[in-house]
Amino acid sequence: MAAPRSITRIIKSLQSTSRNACSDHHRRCRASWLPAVVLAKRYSSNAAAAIVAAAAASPSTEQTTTTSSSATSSSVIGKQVQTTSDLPLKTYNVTKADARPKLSEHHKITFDEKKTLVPWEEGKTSHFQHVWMRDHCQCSECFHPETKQRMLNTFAIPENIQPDTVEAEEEGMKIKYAGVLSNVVLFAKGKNDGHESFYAWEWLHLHSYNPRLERYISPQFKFWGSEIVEGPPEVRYEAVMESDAGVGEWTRKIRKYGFCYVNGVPVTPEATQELVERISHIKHTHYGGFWDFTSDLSKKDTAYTSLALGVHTDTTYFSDPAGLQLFHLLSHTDGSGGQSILVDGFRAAKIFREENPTAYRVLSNVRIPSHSSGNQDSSIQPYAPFPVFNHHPVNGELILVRWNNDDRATMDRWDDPADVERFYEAARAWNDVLKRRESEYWEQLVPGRPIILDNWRVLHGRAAFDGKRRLCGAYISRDDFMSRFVLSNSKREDVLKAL
Ligand SMILES: C[N+](C)(C)CCCC[C@H](N)C(=O)O
Ligand SMILES: O=C(O)CCC(=O)C(=O)O
Repeated sequence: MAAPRSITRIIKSLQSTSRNACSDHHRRCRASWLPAVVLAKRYSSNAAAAIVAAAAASPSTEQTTTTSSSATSSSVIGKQVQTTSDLPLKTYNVTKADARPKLSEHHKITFDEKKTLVPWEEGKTSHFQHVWMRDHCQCSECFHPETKQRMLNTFAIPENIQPDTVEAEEEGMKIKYAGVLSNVVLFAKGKNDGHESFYAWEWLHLHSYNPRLERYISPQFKFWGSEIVEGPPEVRYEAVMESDAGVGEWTRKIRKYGFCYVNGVPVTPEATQELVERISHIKHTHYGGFWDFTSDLSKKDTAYTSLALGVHTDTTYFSDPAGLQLFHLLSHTDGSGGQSILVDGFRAAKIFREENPTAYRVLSNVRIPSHSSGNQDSSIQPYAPFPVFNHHPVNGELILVRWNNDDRATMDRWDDPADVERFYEAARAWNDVLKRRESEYWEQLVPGRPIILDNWRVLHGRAAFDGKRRLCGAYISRDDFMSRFVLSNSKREDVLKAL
């Protein structure tokens, strides 16, 4: 490692005005208000413990770390191995370079009045504002070890807090906000914080926000069309009921394909409810919790008739549409029909966007009011109308398809009346994509083999039928599904690390 330069900093004497405000505690420090010279300790040969001098230096003296752009991204790219398959949130491809984030061996951690700069071996330097660092302290005083909730009073952090010392250790970076000097410095600039924080290198690298070093990697969705009939995803009832690993396989397939069958389920509502609750508690709605329904209009919705239903997603009238929906056909006697149809909404949207980007943009912007008002005692509407295609606010990926032409309310709010024709033209084009033979997966549900589908992605419908047809099932919220999917497919500690 290059012989480090000793860092000599002259801390400017502090304004006399702050002297009078000095508490007894700091009175003893008064003498240290004299200009102090702080020398960085010499870096140890293995760079494991390096003390960076307290720097109250003005930004002009900030020692910027020139990122060695020579560290090519190849050191980062390497062979990308998905750490945990399809983790939906802040998953990241673990490569050799960032499996164990490494501090640069050529540049030092530095900090100025506002931020700490952490230079990584991969040639990038993370900038962390001091207030952000202090607010994200992970010690048991600031971050409850059991509940993983912040205990720190964020609003008591001095606005211009800054470190006294920053120490690079083997496992991570230690920041000291305490110390005579900083008491003086911080006291002079605001309330003293007096704290010591430690941040593991992995944590810092994962949560680097300027720049972001980890990428949102969209789960590896497996798009499908009518060909999925050859081999639809399925799991065994016993596997799901006997272990979390079984639930992990089930939720992984739901996440990957957007639906999954469960084979060998006892043909009773009780067993079906027990099955769906292996994922999470049921989402209760104006249809009740666990539903057992037939074509008797007991609820004033066309699902409770024998009419054909075009492909749609359910509960577009909820601010937070149901995440999952399970259907189990318990019986169908004295009649026929009622085949189920599924369409992969993400695949259809991808095709639609490629073929007709203008129409895709229209259905990504025109907000569609929706409602469920058939029952006497409810008229469900979302807090705002939403478009058909809803994208993730951070990475921009399509995350939710809302499409139910039957539940659409009156569209009487148009910024530009010319959008009216644009909407109908786009909706017609979207419907054409959904109705394509290669988009449609038709399947007759059978007792003992319920299907569960991702209602944010997969559209469903049915053919008309006659006779007595009885289904049961339930909704599960998106957040409850994602929680169970993540925790049944990865180590809890990895999930917590990514928070
Ligand atoms: C599933 N279950 C039969 C209980 C309710 C069906 C609700 C159908 C409604 N039109 C929607 O699209 O949300
Ligand atoms: O009856 C069916 O097969 C499905 C009914 C339906 O589409 C719904 O409940 O949303």
